Amino acid sequence: MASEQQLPVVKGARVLMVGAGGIGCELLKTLALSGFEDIHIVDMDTIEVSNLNRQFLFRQHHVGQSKAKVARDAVLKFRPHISITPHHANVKSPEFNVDFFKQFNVVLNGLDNLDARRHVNRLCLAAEVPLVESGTTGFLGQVTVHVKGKTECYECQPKPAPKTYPVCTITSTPSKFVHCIVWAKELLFAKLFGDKNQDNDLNARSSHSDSSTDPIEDIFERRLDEDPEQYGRKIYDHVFGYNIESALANKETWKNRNMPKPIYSRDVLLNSSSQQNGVFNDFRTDSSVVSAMTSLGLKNSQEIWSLVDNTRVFLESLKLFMEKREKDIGNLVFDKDDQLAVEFVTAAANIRASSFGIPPHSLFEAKGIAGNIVHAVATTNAIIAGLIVIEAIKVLQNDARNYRMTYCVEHPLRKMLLMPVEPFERSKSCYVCSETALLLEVNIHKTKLKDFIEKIVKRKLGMNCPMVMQGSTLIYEEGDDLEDDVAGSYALNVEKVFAQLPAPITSGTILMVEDLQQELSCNINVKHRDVFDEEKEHDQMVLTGWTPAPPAEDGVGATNGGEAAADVREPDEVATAPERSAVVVGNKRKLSEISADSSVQRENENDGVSCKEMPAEVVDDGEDDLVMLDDGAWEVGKKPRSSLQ
Ligand SMILES: Nc1ncnc2c1ncn2[C@@H]1O[C@H](COP(=O)(O)OP(=O)(O)OP(=O)(O)O)[C@@H](O)[C@H]1O
Ligand SMILES: [Zn+2]
Repeated sequence: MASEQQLPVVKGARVLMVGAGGIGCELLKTLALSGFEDIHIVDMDTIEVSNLNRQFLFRQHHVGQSKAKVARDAVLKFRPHISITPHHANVKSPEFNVDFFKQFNVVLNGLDNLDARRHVNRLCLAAEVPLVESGTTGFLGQVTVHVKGKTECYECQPKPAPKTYPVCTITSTPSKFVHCIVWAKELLFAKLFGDKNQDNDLNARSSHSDSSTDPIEDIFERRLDEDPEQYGRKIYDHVFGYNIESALANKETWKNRNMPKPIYSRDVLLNSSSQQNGVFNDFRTDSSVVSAMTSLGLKNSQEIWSLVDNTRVFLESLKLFMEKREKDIGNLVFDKDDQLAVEFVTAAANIRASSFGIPPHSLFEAKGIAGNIVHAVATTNAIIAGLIVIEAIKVLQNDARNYRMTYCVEHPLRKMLLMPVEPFERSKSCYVCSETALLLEVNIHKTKLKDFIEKIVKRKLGMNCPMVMQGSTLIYEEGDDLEDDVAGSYALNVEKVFAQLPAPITSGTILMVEDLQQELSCNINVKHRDVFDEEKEHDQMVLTGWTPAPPAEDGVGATNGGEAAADVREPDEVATAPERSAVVVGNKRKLSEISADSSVQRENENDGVSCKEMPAEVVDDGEDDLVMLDDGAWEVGKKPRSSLQ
């Protein structure tokens, strides 16, 4: 319970809590027990069985119900007189606009993704409501305070980017199981089930013909009359057999490496298919979840499958996608909660691993690697929730001198597990809170408006519903209420390259991009450039004027909950990430300054062969701002003042 002196502000405060998951459940309980009486909760999710081990307000019979509502009911049982208002919705929906945010004295985030965090940060800035932000990954966690005019905003600090792997390691010379997972997920799965128009490095290695002019898509394209089983075997033999044989032809590559062995389905399944068909049928169940494991009678996800089992799972899952999930094909992105996708990726990764002499893994392990799952620690969530409430009370008391960013570390540093740091001032280069103009280098004759909107405005700048203006001309906007002719002209615009737009964008043009919901606008100065580095400037566009993220290290980066969901950063961001040193400014330390050396981590095992970097999506979502703490860093300068009495 808050102290007598704190109680009046606590009782009088209206608090918005975003996220009712691992941190959120702890937070709601702690808020209620500390004396808070007016709490709103926004959470878009329903309860899943996998939440029950740590989201203690939920029980088995709540599975499928709204987290926000069930959390409210659970807390009202022991604090019946307080007001808790649940909103089962996405915090990015238009109803949660600046006016909605303005009614709160403080906003507390218990989210698990960068997108939503950035969105809430912008609304808090626009509504001038303080934000207490948080995240956990296993034993690591942090709570940060963001108050407009007093501290940096959530986006002032670059976030760690996911680890990337050189494309040639993934496509040609894997040496670790994670390389096989990235190949299975980012290349093969994406090629078979994702957007066909996307670049995919399997293209370059997919032709049976030696002639480079042959259409390379053919092998993956399923003919109308093609039997799913036959198609599956064709893909299998191509990617595990033919492609490996082709790779072996390049003797230089294998001079200092173990040569992989080609694997063909007929050799693996020799004499076993007719017998196995019977087994498949015996185990088939009516389960609503489409699963190759169920079809094949494989029950234990912790078991390591043999090459024969992996081959069967590969073929069966591919067949099930074609027979039972046909409508999804073409739109799928790997999702760790999609059982069939996990089965396919596990089997494909294991077969590739077998070819390269890498030990296979169980589905449980493969799912963890592919889905960035870091097992959540309930105690970390509880500690972080307590720290959020401590900071929230300081914010409500306007006690700016004592605001602290607190980092929860796994091993004691100077005998401390909680490292409190004074908040930094806002960054002058932050386009979100400092109105900094940005610079976009682009080839105006090659880049289409749609690429700029998707890759720069939405992905890099995190805008949700953007509009783009050139001088006083609106060249693009989004919304359901657009007139048909207006929507039609935007649809034509997006397909045009910059220089061919009705009001051409040329070198020197200043574009204004704006998101009305986020009340965020920024100016982008366009500069034409002819040539881009294929490896480092993959998008053929370079945005500067803000600090790109440093790359993450293994196991780094906090999320709230059991996984670090994927937030793919671009290779160019990673490659241009600045090196930071462990500098201490008074007792204020920037997060990046207490990080381990964040210079670019490349895992290039290709003997100096130049390779593009590939987002691995296996380490961090870049969603939170926790970076690996380096023991030595704390030895430099003064010890941070503690705010935690
Ligand atoms: N845009 C959003 N709007 C509202 N709620 C969100 C949004 N994004 C994430 N959340 C909520 O934030 C919570 C994060 O909690 P947590 O990290 O424990 O994840 P989880 O989904 O419960 O667990 P897991 O990812 O391990 O299955 C979730 O309940 C999720 O619904
Ligand atoms: Zn900022």
